[in-house]
Amino acid sequence: MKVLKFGGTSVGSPEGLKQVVGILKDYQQKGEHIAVVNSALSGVTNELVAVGKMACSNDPAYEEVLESIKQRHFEMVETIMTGETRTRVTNNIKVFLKELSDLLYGVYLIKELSKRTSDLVLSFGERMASYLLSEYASQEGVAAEFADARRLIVTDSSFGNARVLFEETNRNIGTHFSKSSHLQIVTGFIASTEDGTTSTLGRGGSDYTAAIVGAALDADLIEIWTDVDGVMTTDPRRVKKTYSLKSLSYAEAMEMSHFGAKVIYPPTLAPAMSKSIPLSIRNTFNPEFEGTLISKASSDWGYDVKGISSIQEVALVNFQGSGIMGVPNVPNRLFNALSEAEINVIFITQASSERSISFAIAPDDGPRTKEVLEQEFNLEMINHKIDAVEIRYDLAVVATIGENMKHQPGVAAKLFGALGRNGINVVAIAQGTSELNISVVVERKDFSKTLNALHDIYFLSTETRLNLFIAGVGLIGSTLLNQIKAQYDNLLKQHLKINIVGIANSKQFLFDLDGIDLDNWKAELLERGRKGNIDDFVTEMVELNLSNSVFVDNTSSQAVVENYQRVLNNSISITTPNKLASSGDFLKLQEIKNTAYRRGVKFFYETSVGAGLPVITTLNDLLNSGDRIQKIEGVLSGTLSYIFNSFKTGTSFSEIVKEAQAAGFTEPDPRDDLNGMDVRRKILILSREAGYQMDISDVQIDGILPESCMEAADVPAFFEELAKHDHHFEGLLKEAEAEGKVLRFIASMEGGKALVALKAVGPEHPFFSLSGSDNIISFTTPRYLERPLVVKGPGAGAEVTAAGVFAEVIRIFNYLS
Ligand SMILES: NC(=O)C1=CN([C@@H]2O[C@H](COP(=O)(O)OP(=O)(O)OC[C@H]3O[C@@H](n4cnc5c(N)ncnc54)[C@H](O)[C@@H]3O)[C@@H](O)[C@H]2O)C=CC1
Ligand SMILES: N[C@@H](CC=O)C(=O)O
Ligand code: NA
Repeated sequence: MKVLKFGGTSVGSPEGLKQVVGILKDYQQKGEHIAVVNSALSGVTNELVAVGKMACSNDPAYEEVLESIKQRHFEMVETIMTGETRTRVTNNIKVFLKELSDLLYGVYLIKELSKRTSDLVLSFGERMASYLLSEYASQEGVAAEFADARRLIVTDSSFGNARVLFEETNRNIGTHFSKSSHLQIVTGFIASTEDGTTSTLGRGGSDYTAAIVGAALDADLIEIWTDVDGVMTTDPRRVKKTYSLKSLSYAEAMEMSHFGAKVIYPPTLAPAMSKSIPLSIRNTFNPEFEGTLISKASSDWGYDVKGISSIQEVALVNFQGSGIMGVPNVPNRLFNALSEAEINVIFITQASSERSISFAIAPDDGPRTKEVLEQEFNLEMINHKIDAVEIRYDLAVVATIGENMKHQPGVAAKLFGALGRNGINVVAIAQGTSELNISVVVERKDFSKTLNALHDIYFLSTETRLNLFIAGVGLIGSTLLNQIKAQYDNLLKQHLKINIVGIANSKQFLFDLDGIDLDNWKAELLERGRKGNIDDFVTEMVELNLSNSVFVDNTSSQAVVENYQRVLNNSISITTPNKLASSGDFLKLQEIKNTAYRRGVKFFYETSVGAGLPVITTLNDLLNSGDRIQKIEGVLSGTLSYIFNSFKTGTSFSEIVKEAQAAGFTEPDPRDDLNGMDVRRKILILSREAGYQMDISDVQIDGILPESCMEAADVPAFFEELAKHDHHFEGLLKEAEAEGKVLRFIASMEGGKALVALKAVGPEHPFFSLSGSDNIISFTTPRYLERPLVVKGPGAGAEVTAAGVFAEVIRIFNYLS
């Protein structure tokens, strides 16, 4: 036989009840022997709690709440029942409600509500619901009887949370079921004491009733029908994509439910376990779905971890002092005192130095815990053997659960790695030798972030979110967004979901936690974007505190660079084509790198030299493998390369500069290219990577741009001025051509001395044959001495630059996961 339990949402609406009866019919057709346990209509128990309190405090408004409870039940009868059944059921519900109303009036008059009376008030919820269900099922052709559990389940008299007396209970259930031929609809949650007074089994106790009935009848399955698809990998309100667990062992289910997974009431498991009866968690509104099976064995589902459970609000008590060390009865006294005060301890840790014991409790128990301990250890505290009790609030516990974690090295490493990379501070840790559960205490502000970071790290092959924040959506930024859009589905197939959470330009910014619409971001930024600068953008990004976050700087702005420290300090990685940080103040750059290192995040800027070409990574590969940079030489400007590759007799120099700008090769201000500043920065970046502590003033330059061009007020004025100097550049070109040479703007660095100059080179020179916006960089090292290592290819332009940034985003993701 099977025992089916239906929760409040299943029986709380006409649709729910229809589903329930459908499930019952299904079993009837299969000829299965079943019994049903059910809860009160959803929300009714809470209303009964409220109405009792109001009546007790002599608030006449209790009658309004009572009226709403009445209406709820009458409406249900009206909607689902017909003809003579409707009249009979209405009359019987009226009898229940009259009794409830009299009881509450009594409470109102005497202004007293004991736990015992409260249990009686609450019992009406289950009683009316079970009666309704039995009548409705019968009307629909499933002959059923209402069974009041107060005649079956016997408890002690701890009202509110009574303890079951199993011997009598099992006997009663056995006798009752042996005599009844119809389907029994048993009230969940309620019971009675030996003298027949109504008691309850604790909130959520209907699950427990089902397990008690199931165990008493030796059922072969207990089904808990609720409104979700079984037990999920973690809290779906906190993590976007969670998964229903196919199976859990009793021990795993116990851990999951203890740490907040609301799907099952923890005491339920004991009776089921005692008889090895499996429990199945099913969805009334999705009956085809198989749900979660809880049984003796833990199945292997391909992951070490089954689920991540949590308690959002805890306080941590630190109990310490020299008087704890080696004194055996201190822990004993400590926990006895807590137990006597009925303070529940959620978890305990003690370092092997034995100087302190930390334990987590519900925050509401904080003040009483302090009192109890100060009383118990009064003497030791006066003698300074034990310090004052410290309690930290605003904390949460996140527990990683699974039997397969046992004997599995690396599970804890993954956990702490993920927390570290996401900048989540661990306040306390506990793991029992059962290795079933690793619990960490974190600050409440990091609660969601922790759940997300851990869910990602353990269930990686399902889907990981990478949260991107993009400053600068000009040429490179918008190209990057287009590339992400085009590659989005492919990455999803590889379980990576790129979520563009924030974008900013110099005037406004836009945030969307669900990801900015990549088809429409320009209009959205314009319409929904808020006014604000980069500091505001970063502040909001940091406050969001999302896991797996990456900041992309696609600007050429120093104001953005000024935020790098703050970004990295908040454990958010950076990738950027902006050269200002890597070629700026040496000490500041060092600090930025140190912060990234300390926080365990990345600061990448490969695209600042040679755009998408692997220049910086190549250089680092050489150094990391023990090589040494003797000389760097290169054409490092895409703009200047393009210009001198296209500049032939008969063409105009200034027109070609305009072409380079139109092609997207130039800096936001093309003078940064023409005056050699861009190249100086790049050779400086490479020199620093090679190990030289140099500044921009250490890079000598032979400029090619006349002074007056530099002085022009803006870019259009600059182009006008430049046109006046076309003849100067023609002269240079002619000179070179006469010798069979070409012009190349070459940067070089040898032994810490860097130089940038325009040179005429002949066909024998490796830089002679370049085309388009090609960059070429050659590294001379002891291993690449006769023939230097050369990197060559397009070194500027929107597509190749954005692609380089994109690649670094993915590299950071690989690192994070
Ligand atoms: N064009 C190319 O081939 C390459 C460019 N780069 C670098 O890429 C970066 C971007 O270049 P482009 O896209 O061409 O520039 P752009 O001028 O088209 O776009 C710059 C963007 O940054 C925004 N911005 C400027 N200051 C800001 C601030 N303080 N806060 C927030 N947003 C701000 C602007 O509103 C704009 O959206 C530059 O640092 C450039 O040196 C690097 C390698 C190659
Ligand atoms: N303006 C730069 C772009 C790459 O950094 C160039 O021309 O190389
Ligand atoms: Na590069």
